[in-house]
Amino acid sequence: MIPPIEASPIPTRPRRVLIVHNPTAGRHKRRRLIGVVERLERHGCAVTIQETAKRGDAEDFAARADEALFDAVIAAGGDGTVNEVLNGLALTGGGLALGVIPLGTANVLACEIGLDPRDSEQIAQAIAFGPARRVHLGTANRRRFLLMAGAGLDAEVVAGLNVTLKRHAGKLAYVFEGLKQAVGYDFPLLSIRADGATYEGRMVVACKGRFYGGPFIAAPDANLEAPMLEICILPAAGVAGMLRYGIALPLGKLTELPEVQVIKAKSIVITGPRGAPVQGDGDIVARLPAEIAIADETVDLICPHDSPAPAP
Ligand SMILES: Nc1ncnc2c1ncn2[C@@H]1O[C@H](COP(=O)(O)OP(=O)(O)OP(=O)(O)O)[C@@H](O)[C@H]1O
Repeated sequence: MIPPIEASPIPTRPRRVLIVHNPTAGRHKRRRLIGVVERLERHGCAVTIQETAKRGDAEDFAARADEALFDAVIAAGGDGTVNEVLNGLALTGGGLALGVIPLGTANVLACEIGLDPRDSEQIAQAIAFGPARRVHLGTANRRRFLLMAGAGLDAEVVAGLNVTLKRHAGKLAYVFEGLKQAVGYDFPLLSIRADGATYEGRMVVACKGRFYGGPFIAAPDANLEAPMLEICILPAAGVAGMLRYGIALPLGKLTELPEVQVIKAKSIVITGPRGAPVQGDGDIVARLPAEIAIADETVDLICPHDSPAPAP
């Protein structure tokens, strides 16, 4: 038996990987997966592929991955697939690293670690030999997330998103659903308790990573490796307010808006309409009331060699 790679950040031989592939993620991405697998094999990686048939499979496959056979489990799909894989890995002994082949719609994790979804060689190099960063996970009512979790309009948009429309329209489906939801939404008040203080807003996003919705920075000081959440609290109600936020986000100016509050905390409790959805990594992972906190577990996340340095 080949011994597993020690916790060294850079592997000493090509990793042995279990690729967990969500065939429903993104659009027409199977060729991209094949391109990465061919390169992995050329780099000397032993590759096993398991394909999901339904929601929850990726989590099961990762939870059952044998640490004697694999060094890493690679989520081939969007951020929802990554989320399932890390929830599965959290149930194992912690000896397997997490990697990604970004095949999804938004691929926020890829933006975070500087992985280009179209660059099969960069992805294969990272998986085979890239350094692993030890990242702290978050939890939303005990469900783990890697990038962000939140409540308010964005969670309603995720909950209402038409999967068929997403398959055909990609990111535009989020814009369409956002406008549709915003018109009929009553923007209920959310109360956020953090470190003994109470804040109020209409939307709240607790970020572990800097990016949100794609290549847009929402939380400039967030750091996957830090056991800390950066929480953006958006107070405006109504379509005009959301449009303002929707314009500020791609300009990188969301947290510069005077009414937007940004706080740091290890744990917050969000209350609002009982049962309202909470999104984590772009899927519904909990319902209000929700505690969002730093998890006990860490995961070793495989990154490209030229991954941008996190905020200090
Ligand atoms: N075989 C499958 N059939 C149906 N749903 C699946 C299957 N495998 C995984 N899923 C679910 O599909 C959901 C969406 O997957 P994922 O987020 O990876 O892709 P995406 O939505 O295209 O990408 P992104 O999150 O970047 O927008 C996940 O919540 C996952 O649980």
